[in-house]
Amino acid sequence: MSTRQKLNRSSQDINSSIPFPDEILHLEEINHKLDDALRKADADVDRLDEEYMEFKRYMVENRGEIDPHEMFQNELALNRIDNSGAFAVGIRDKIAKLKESPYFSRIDFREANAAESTAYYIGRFSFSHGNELLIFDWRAPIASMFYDYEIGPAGFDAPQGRIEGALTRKRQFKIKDGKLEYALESSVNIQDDILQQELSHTSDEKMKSIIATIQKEQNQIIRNEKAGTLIIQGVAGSGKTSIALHRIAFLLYRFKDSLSAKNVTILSPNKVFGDYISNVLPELGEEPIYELSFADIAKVQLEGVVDFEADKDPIETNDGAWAERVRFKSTLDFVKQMDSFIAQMPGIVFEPVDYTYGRFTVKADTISARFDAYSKYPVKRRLQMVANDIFDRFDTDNYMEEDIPKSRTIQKALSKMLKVKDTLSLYKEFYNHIERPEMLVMPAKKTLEWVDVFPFIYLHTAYEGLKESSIIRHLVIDEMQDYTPIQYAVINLLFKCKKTILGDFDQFINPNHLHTLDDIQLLYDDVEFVELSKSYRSTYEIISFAKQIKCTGTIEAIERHGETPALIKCQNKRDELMRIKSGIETFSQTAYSSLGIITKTNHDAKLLYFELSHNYDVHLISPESTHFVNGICITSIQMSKGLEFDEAIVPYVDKNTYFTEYDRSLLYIACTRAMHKLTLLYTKEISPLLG
Ligand SMILES: Nc1ncnc2c1ncn2[C@@H]1O[C@H](COP(=O)(O)OP(=O)(O)OP(=O)(O)O)[C@@H](O)[C@H]1O
Repeated sequence: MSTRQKLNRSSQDINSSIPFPDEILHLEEINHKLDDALRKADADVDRLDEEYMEFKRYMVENRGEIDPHEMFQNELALNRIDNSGAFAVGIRDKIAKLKESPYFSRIDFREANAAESTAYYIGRFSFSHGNELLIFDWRAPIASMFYDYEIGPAGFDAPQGRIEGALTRKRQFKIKDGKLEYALESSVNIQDDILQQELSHTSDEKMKSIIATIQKEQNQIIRNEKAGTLIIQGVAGSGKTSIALHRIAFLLYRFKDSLSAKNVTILSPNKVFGDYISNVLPELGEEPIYELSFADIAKVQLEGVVDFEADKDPIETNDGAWAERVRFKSTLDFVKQMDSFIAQMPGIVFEPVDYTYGRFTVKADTISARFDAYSKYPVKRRLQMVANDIFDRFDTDNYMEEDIPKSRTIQKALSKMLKVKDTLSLYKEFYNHIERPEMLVMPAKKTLEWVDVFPFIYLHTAYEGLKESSIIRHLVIDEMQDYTPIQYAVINLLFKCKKTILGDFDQFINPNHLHTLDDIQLLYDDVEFVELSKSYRSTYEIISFAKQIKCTGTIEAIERHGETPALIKCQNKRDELMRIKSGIETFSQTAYSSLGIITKTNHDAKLLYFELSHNYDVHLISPESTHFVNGICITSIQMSKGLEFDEAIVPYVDKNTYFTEYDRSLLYIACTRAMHKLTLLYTKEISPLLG
């Protein structure tokens, strides 16, 4: 049976199971009301559009005659119409989306002591018609019961307090293009069937929302409003990225008066990943959020201060001394060494002497005392504050109205008492201080290696101060295992806001990073930690295979079955290439949408791409890529992180390519990118990690 037939069959099994005439009628009624609402929304948009154009025309035609005050009023009015227009378009778009699929579930809830149950339909957005609330947003308090409870006692946290009662019915629906494809009663425990159906789909071009099948443990993370810092350690495919995005959608809904999309940022590993996840929030009716990389942050903070090199690829860089420097700076201990230096640094760098201007003098002791009083500020800022204090004192004493120095002049004099003139000199001093001068190597004048960028910024913060951003109120950090404690230390200074930090310490890609999950947790006082062990992406067979490569202890596969992964021995490299080609040809005849050919290095991916691109429509995903494209992708393990493919081919799994413990992580990442089918190829001897 072909893949397409299999996929169709599983949907037919569900289709034929339960016909619900009452639900068909209900949907018809909702469709009518949605049509009506859409007509009204269209009319509103047209009316506001016309009003805007009319007003604009009036202003252009009468520009010379309108006095400036009236002009200003008119511009304000025009802005108001424009905003109302944008709002009306937003409403219309939501109704149009609801028309495709108005809701995905119904729960009947009987409040304690009430005689009867009330039915609530839950969908992507809420929808009212007349005075009736017909569909509840999946993020509404009452909707949480759909995710949290089966039939029986249930409750939810309403704004006015906890409401207890019982769920008396739970139905799930699949509505496509306004038509009911299936409806299922939860009492027969179909939750899993629907999840299976969702998971057996072929991949979409971009990550999609999962509101109809969010699992209980995922819902608890999504609806966690209290955590200051929420750290999610989850096995490959456990839905971490999905959940983080749904959590943002939930928080935007829950705190709509104080939080908007522009207050949320995601630190993502690369542009391809950013593009891959960019649809989820718009699909949920929210604006996309801003994405940042660590390099973007460094660019802003170090502009005009120092230059820096891009990071080197640890797999393709054969430089032991460099690797040692990276290892040295990747630990929590390194942050502690910097903290200890920073604590002593003001005393080391600032040596006050008496300051005299005409008959006005301030003693070194007084300067020192004032300098100490501002200990929570960066050194340079402290000098400015001390200079202001000295100025105030001179000014108060200046009863004869003599010439006194300006605050800036005093500050300049204080700056001369600094033994270190800039952060770069101070950074060099740090390595002398800890007696490891060999740990700092500068590739060019005033240019840092990537590994020095965040330690440098950390010191710069204490010496000169950061360019802070107060606009961000929630920060999401994905692939947390890839960042070192010093990077977190800088992020914590820069973004003093709530955080959702997620990743998987079994998916380490940097062999020179020595930090652990515990180290990251120790950097936060307000941390709440959650672990996810169920993997939703891959079939049972693929997860069982991945588990043999890396026994992550907790990983638990979902009961969705597929082909056993194939491990194919090739005669030689030519034969291996032929097998890849025949894999591509077989893939082209299936219903799958994406095939990932995943190599160990970016270099190998590029070579393979050149080899295949003459004859096949293939895409290369390299560190320079900016977009994710469905189809046949050739990429490295590093770039495949966070992505998924219907089918994955992992070539070159021989003993000379994958042999270290670290390679184990890489193979684990590569194999867990596959949703439905996995093939591994090797020539000569197989990797000992697979044998
Ligand atoms: N409750 C769910 N219902 C339907 N699909 C789900 C659910 N949870 C996760 N998935 C699907 O599982 C896949 C993996 O999700 P996601 O990429 O968020 O996992 P991850 O933990 O970030 O993975 P990794 O660390 O391996 O990159 C996605 O296709 C996602 O849609």
